[in-house]
Amino acid sequence: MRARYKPWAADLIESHPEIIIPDPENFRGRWHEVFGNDHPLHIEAGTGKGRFIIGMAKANPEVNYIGIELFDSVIVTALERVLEEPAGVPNLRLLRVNAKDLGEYFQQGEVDRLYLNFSDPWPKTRHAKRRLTHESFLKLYETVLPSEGEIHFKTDNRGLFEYSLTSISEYGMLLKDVSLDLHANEPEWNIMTEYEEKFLKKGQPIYRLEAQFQSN
Ligand SMILES: C[S@@+](CC[C@H](N)C(=O)[O-])C[C@H]1O[C@@H](n2cnc3c(N)ncnc32)[C@H](O)[C@@H]1O
Repeated sequence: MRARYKPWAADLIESHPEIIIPDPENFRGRWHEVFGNDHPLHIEAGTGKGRFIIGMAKANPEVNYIGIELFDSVIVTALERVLEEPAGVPNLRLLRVNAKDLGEYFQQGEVDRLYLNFSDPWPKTRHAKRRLTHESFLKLYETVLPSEGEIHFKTDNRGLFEYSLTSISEYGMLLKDVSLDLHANEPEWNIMTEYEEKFLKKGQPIYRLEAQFQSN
């Protein structure tokens, strides 16, 4: 997701260090102190404008959430949405960082679940390593999740979904739940993302899977 350049975004982000944590490496292994409780921690890599992670945090106050996004111009919208919430969203924080550096911000087992929603498909074979379900990313996620931690993934992109099914199975993960049309029978717990709503309106099926790492 690219957004129009917003020259004011950096200043707004900087003025809310209580929401967009400016120095996340300092909290590696200590995120429970940031939230002030020992609730499970779920993160979303590529959180975009935050609709999903804010919705999840409001629906599940007993879980802590962190949304991770690469671009100021995108994450600033998530920040604005949090600021619009009358009671705030106390169980949510945002990080303006690259998901490829997750290991710098979380220690083994500190993240209880990882969400990937409508990740960039990188359709060219020579860009396969950039896909967030490439083997190298699965290896990275394994370093921050517990031994049987889970990844929950949604996409509209059939090519990326097929690639991810293969990549995840070849990595030795257990595929627990696979849907080729999530909205044919939408579960009541589903929280839509911006992209999900957009592609759903166009009549495209939404693919979803849950995958679990296996302890040896
Ligand atoms: C296609 S958008 C989907 C946004 C949102 N998850 C949704 O479903 O509406 C993908 C988002 O992932 C972000 N992104 C891509 N690679 C990333 C990375 N390595 N680390 C953090 N964010 C990333 C992009 O900037 C973009 O906002």
